[in-house]
Amino acid sequence: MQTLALPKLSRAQGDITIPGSKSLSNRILLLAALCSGKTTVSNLLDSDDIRHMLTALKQLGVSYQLSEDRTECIVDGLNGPLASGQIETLFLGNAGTAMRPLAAALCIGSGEFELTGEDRMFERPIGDLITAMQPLGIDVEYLKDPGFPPLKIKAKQLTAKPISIDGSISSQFLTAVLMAAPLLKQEITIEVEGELVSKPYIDITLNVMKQFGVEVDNQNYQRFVLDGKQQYRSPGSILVEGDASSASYFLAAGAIGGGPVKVHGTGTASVQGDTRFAEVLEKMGATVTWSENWIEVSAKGPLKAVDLDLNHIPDAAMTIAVAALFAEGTTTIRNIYNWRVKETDRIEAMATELRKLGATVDDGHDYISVTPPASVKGAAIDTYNDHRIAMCFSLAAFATDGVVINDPGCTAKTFPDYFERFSQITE
Ligand SMILES: O=C(O)C1=C[C@@H](OP(=O)(O)O)[C@@H](O)[C@H](O)C1
Ligand SMILES: C=C(OP(=O)(O)O)C(=O)O
Repeated sequence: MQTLALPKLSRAQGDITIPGSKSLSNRILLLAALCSGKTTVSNLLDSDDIRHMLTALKQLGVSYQLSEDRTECIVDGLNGPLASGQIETLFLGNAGTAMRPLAAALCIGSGEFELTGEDRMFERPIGDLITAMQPLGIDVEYLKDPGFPPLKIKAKQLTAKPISIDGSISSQFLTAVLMAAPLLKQEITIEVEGELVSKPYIDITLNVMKQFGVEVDNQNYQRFVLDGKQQYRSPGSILVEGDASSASYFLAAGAIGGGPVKVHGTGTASVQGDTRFAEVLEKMGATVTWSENWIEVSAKGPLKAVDLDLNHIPDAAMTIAVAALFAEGTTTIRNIYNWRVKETDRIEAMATELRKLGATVDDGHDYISVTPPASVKGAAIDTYNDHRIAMCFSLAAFATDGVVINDPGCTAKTFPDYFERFSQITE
């Protein structure tokens, strides 16, 4: 296993342009494949999650041309559903944004497909999505544990029926049904049961669908109605915004390490909910300046602890758990049960690693509370093949020397050169 020893950091300052958004890249690629016409996608993220989507689309007969640096892609739309003449096995790594949307779209295609991935993917639920689509007449078999990938899908002609979907574990299930729904070419109503988690990701979905010509009637996130006449049309060209979750590490560095750190690529014009991470830093006492497409953060004295429901920014909220090491008092992050079903059990993993640094941590079913120690200890941080654990613990190097990140290469899921970029704004 590779390890990365981080030097003790005393200052963060500078400008950084973050790579394209994972959530937008994979949604845009899928809709560019389904729509009529050619789409030029720019500022595409080049990371494992996007490579899995691109490889799957190629196997499904979608043709595209990628630029040498893989950040520009011209996709020839199929003008209809995905299809295959043979049983196609698609390996989707641990990319939720590939597995869930492709599963729903393939049910409405033609052919037979096996959807598989890394071992952790076999522990990440998909049952609420499959159950929701059953009334349409889908044919899906669980190849291992019921409710989890791997899956075998036999696509067939489906009939639109009103469906209801449990939104309390992952918003990606609703995203998947919404993006697949226009392929039915019939009016459909989708009712949400339970509390819808990670709501801002639905805004991203509706925004991208609209750019591809399909409007959804969103009735207060409880009910979504699509009329049957709309079809995906290419917008011609489309720009992927910078990734707001990836921005969180740099913005937090500005709050902890003096700043100013200016992050380009996301701002008030962004469709990503994770831009609201900067509001949390503001509540912790940092100075935040916003523009349409950049955010700048600097420190204004020591950070203060916060006690907040961060269900709306589940990914960036992990960065707050580490920023808590630098805040006076106990920081509590609430309503984050679904951290437990992501790349690893993130509540458990964050608690374990923060304790190694000397923090007092209280963790429960859906929350984590972090009280910093008088002096943070050096530690080797295990990363559980979770890119975000590797990235957010880089901030601990502002507190102590002796922070080692085990398996730093796991950032490849969304940000392959993260540590190089982090070193450019820190010293
Ligand atoms: O739709 C998306 O692009 C995502 C939704 C969120 O997942 P949940 O809805 O499962 O919380 C988020 O954590 C994930 O990284 C990306
Ligand atoms: C939860 C995440 O990924 P996924 O898209 O695989 O759900 C994440 O990137 O933090």
